[in-house]
Amino acid sequence: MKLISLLEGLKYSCPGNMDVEITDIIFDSRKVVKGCAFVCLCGSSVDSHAFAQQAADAGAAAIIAQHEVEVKGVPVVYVKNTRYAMAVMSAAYFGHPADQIRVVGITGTKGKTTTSYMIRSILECAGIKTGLIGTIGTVIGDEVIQTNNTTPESYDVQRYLRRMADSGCKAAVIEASSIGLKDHRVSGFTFDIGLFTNFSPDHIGGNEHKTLEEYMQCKNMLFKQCRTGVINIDDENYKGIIEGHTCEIETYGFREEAGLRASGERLISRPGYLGVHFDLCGQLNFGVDVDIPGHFSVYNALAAVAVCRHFDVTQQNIIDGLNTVKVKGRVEPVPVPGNYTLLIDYAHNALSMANILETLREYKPNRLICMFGAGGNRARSRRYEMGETSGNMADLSVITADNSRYEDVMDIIEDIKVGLSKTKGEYVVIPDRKEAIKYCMEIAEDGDIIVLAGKGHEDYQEIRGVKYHLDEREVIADIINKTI
Ligand SMILES: CC(=O)N[C@H]1[C@@H](OP(=O)(O)OP(=O)(O)OC[C@H]2O[C@@H](n3ccc(=O)[nH]c3=O)[C@H](O)[C@@H]2O)O[C@H](CO)[C@@H](O)[C@@H]1O[C@H](C)C(=O)N[C@@H](C)C(=O)N[C@H](CCC(=O)O)C(=O)O
Ligand SMILES: Nc1ncnc2c1ncn2[C@@H]1O[C@H](COP(=O)(O)OP(=O)(O)OP(=O)(O)O)[C@@H](O)[C@H]1O
Repeated sequence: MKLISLLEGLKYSCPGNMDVEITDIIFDSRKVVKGCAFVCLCGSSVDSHAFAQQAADAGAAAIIAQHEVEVKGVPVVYVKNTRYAMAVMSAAYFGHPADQIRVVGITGTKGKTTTSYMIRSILECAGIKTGLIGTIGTVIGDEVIQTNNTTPESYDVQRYLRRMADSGCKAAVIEASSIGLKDHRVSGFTFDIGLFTNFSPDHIGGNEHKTLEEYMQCKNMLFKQCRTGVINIDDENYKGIIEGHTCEIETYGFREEAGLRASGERLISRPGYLGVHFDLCGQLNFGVDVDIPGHFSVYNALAAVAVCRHFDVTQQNIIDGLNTVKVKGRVEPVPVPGNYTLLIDYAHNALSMANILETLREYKPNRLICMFGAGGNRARSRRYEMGETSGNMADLSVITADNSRYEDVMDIIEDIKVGLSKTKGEYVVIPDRKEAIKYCMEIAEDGDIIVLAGKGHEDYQEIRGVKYHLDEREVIADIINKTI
């Protein structure tokens, strides 16, 4: 493809030859291929403008830059923002796949992954093949591609959308993280639908957002880049999220003013199964059962229905989709022989832990048991807080290892104990995670709910730079089969 065609729609200046043929778009100088356009990005640790000449020497046919670079032999295209330019160029390079399938973007502090799976479940019940891009990876048919980020770089987003369109997907759901929006990973196309789940303080500091205001402004970007915005109006921050929107707005929630409402919420529980029933009213009127527990599942399901009603789906498709949805590692029940409930959840900070424990308490368990650890080389405050939360909210805390990374697991556990000791909560320490799971299953009584918190969909444990295979589902099966 000619350089000039890739740049269509962008403002740029380039004194060099724009007729040059481009073979690929590359944003890592170590991966340059002959004839590519090398896009210089200002990262959190590296400004790759410094590698422009190196990229040209390695065969790049053009350099895309946002500030002055010294390069000889190839044209340099100057743009205002290279991340935005990369998104526009990638969309063109992959033949604008978002024009061929309907793309839904989800933003919000919590519920993105779960809601994306609910949408997919409903659409697939209606025979609409649907791809996903999000925290658990990119899903195209039966294939799950592991990705580093919730929202991958724009080049990868466009590459995956192209693969989805080519493999017969008619829809794609993308988790648009606030950092992803800020870094233009999902720029260069218009979403059919943008969905807002909720907003609470998170992702502030470090390499993430500078302030809460910036965090909100980034979420707000989605509603200037979609045709229809579907908004949770029960969230007190929704006005800030849609400020300056350019899309049609639709609403959902429990409030009377919401276009699609929920009412008649009722928890459903039996050993090994926790769910919730509610009635849809307003734009649609019928009852649904959701296979994931808790009040927040009503919100996620309502959001999913509010999106799916824009597709060719029947009432039965919605009922079936919500009644069979499974999300790996999100309040995921694992079948066990006893009369108790064993769940795997991704909660790995105090806020998520409080959410999940509060939700599970509503099911009135005999005992609520929480097994958890905490990540190494991350804020120590998180460990104190998690210890205190579990101590206050669970009947028994089982403290174990998570991804201890380069720290000693016992040091991390000592920090968790500091938080726990502020409470009257009972606890035991079992540093080996497999042994801790076994312990939980051995002491389980009828009616108990046990949550294995922290690992969620992950199938590894990271210790001293090595990722060891550890899939909690396999561990549980081995315990049941008495092989460990
Ligand atoms: C802070 C941040 O956003 N980092 C992301 C970023 O890496 P970076 O900024 O550290 O990159 P860098 O090392 O400074 O390099 C900058 C550029 O120079 C290039 N480079 C570098 C070295 C070299 O020799 N040559 C060269 O060309 C790099 O390829 C890159 O293009 O670009 C990488 C490649 O796309 C991302 O994987 C990485 O995400 C890291 C893993 C991360 O933790 N990001 C978080 C903040 C994030 O994005 N989170 C959100 C939200 C998650 C949620 O909602 O929970 C997400 O969407 O995942
Ligand atoms: N709508 C919601 N409101 C509050 N908490 C929720 C909601 N949905 C899910 N949760 C809780 O948050 C956890 C993470 O949910 P999910 O992965 O769907 O959110 P996410 O937005 O993708 O989060 P992350 O960005 O951390 O991956 C769940 O395991 C559950 O405990």
